[in-house]
Amino acid sequence: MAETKSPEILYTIVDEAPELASASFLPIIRKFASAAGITVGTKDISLAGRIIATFPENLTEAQRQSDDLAELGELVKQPGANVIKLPNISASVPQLVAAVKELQAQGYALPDYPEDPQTDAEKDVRARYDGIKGSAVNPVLREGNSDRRAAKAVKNDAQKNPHRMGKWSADSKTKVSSMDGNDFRSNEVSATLTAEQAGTAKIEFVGKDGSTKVLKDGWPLEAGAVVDASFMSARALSDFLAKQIEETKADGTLFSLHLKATMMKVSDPIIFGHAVRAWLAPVFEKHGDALKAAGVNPNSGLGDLLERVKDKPEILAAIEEVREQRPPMYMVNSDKGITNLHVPSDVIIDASMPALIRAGGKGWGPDGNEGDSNCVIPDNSYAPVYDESIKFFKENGALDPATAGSVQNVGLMAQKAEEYGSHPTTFEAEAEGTMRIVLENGDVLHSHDVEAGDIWRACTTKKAPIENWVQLAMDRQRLTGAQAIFWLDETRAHDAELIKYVTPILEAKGVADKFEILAPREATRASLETITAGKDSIAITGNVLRDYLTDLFPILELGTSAKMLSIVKLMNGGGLFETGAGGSAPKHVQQLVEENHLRWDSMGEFCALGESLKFLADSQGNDKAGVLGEAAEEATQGILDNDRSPSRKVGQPDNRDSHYWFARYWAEALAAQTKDAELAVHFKPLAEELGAKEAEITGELAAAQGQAAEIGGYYKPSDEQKAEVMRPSKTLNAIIG
Ligand SMILES: NC(=O)C1=CN([C@@H]2O[C@H](COP(=O)(O)OP(=O)(O)OC[C@H]3O[C@@H](n4cnc5c(N)ncnc54)[C@H](OP(=O)(O)O)[C@@H]3O)[C@@H](O)[C@H]2O)C=CC1
Ligand SMILES: O=C(O)CCC(=O)C(=O)O
Ligand SMILES: [Mg+2]
Repeated sequence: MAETKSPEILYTIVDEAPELASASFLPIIRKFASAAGITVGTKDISLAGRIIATFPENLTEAQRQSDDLAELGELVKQPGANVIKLPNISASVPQLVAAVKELQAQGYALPDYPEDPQTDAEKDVRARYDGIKGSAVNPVLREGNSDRRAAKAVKNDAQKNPHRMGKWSADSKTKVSSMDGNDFRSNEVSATLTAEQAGTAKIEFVGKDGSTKVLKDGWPLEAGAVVDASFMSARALSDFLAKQIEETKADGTLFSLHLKATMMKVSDPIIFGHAVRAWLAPVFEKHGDALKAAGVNPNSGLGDLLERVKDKPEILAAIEEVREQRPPMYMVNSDKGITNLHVPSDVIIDASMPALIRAGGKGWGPDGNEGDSNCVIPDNSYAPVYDESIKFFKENGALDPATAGSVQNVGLMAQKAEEYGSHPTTFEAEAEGTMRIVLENGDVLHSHDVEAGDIWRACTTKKAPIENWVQLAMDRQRLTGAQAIFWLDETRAHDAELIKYVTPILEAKGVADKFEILAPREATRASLETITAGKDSIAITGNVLRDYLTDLFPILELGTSAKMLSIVKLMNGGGLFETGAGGSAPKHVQQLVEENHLRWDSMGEFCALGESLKFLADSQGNDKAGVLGEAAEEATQGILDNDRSPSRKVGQPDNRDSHYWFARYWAEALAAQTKDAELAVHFKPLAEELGAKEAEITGELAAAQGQAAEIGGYYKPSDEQKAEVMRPSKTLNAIIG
């Protein structure tokens, strides 16, 4: 048998809008890559794929799937890794349950998600599903730190064609509200482990009666790791939320809650649940038992709750009564009555706050009108970024994308750094007592006295990733000469430990004068002042701010984070090229299904593809890949220069048209280049044919729009139907094959 070589590039199979886009774009990539002998393989990290891979024993041989995420997780530790990673769903419980239902209906005999596991078997199923829940993919693949910025061409284009910005007025009532203490920020303790302290630690809960329960055992902690612990008081949180509901009413604004229930999959759904309880407090007081009997878990949201009590008129009437007393809520979809509190994963802070700020501080109210909002962000660790942005724009008016400079990001992310790696070590306290970290040498590293319901968490940041991050920051500063700010707060326990790493490295390299260290609030203001003046800034941040800022600044500067270049230099030498900095845009799927228009912008994929090919050229000495990569960059430029990005409205060119244009510009650039004559000859006829048949192709693409599209599933669409919908031009298909 002929030996099959392993693919040089791996492209991920994901969910929702980006996956629909792949059905059109991947065949094009493969066609072009094959001309240079490059194979592009796929790995399935979709939610459905991960569910299927988790329960092989329930499935037929034909239904089974390999655990591609685990394989990729190993691969990114190899020097040769070259992965193009598209955004995937980080599922909340309602999404996970919906995906399981859909797969069951497709004939997959999967177990139900056990809401309240009792038997050992149920507990096992629940644990396996919980492994799939939330942000279960990105932390596994991110074996390197993050470098996110707008490519020069993209930034120039945004300045030339500035997007619409909402107006900010000085008397806007929009504000950010956070707890005044007893939150993660104020309760945080942190220490850097010495060699004597390294080893296998455990996390224990010690009850008032002195009994000890081990919550986590065999927790490996390395020397040099920064280890944090903190908790949010449930009582303080409830009081705060109740107060905020009243304050919103008094202000006459919309109540909104912004969390990251996907990435922070243990802590934030609990915080979300507290908000649902606070909102419906009188209903929980009066009908608590009935709600419990109906299987209501407030952490799953109002949507799930309403579904469970839909046949209970007394409870529905009580909910209606409360609604009348409450301030209006910020809506996810006012036409359909979907509120901020319906589903924990509908409002995700990194995307939701920037969208609100871009709109001039406005959110959608239940009446379908825009209104000012009280943005409730309970924890104080990062809320000041949004608070200060809002204050800045109230004082200075909206940012002008035509003249604004750019904030790039160098993010400390590798090896599950900081809070984003905390899910396995986050616990809701069962009772009053003490939570503590006990080291292998017997030392108690951290301990907190907690009350029942308090949300306690620990997390680590390893030494090698920290040093690598500081090095990346120095490289980026040297390459750009831009203002460079470490967004670290010396008064915060964790940040103070990081500063102990950062300062000596900068001093040893003699570059300390090129960097500032500022707390997030001050760094926000300094960066906004810099870009307002048309200059650039490098934000050197931890993992959470990496996430928040790479939506915030691009959304203000470019209108979207979809156009970001998002490179992860893997610590063992490989490259992970993430596409954009945003997510999987569920609303876009809805539009495609209703009217066969896909407004997803593949600019992130275009940029990642160019980088991946150039990386292949550099790392493997593959010159043809280099030629393909440079031509892909020219094609990307062509899309921008000729305004070929998808439009938002049905009847106008969409994602599929942009792929046609990308293919055409790519082929033209390859035909025109002189570095590789063979490739030039190969692509010349293709370029000519794509040009000659423009009218036919764009006509066929346009004709497909305007009616409902059937893709045979939401979480697991049928490959055939997806291909049929996403590749409606017979002429283009005949050329691409
Ligand atoms: N790297 C990853 O794997 C990431 C995954 N996610 C996941 O994505 C899902 C949705 O997250 P959410 O917070 O709603 O954020 P999204 O970024 O998916 O969506 C917010 C809005 O941003 C716009 N948008 C985002 N990407 C594009 C694009 N390529 N082209 C055009 N517009 C775009 C859309 O605006 P409009 O509707 O106005 O067109 C969209 O509705 C969640 O499951 C989340 O966990 C989120 C972030 C990163
Ligand atoms: O993994 C996730 O849940 C989201 C990741 C994200 O938002 C980001 O990396 O920007
Ligand atoms: Mg993000």
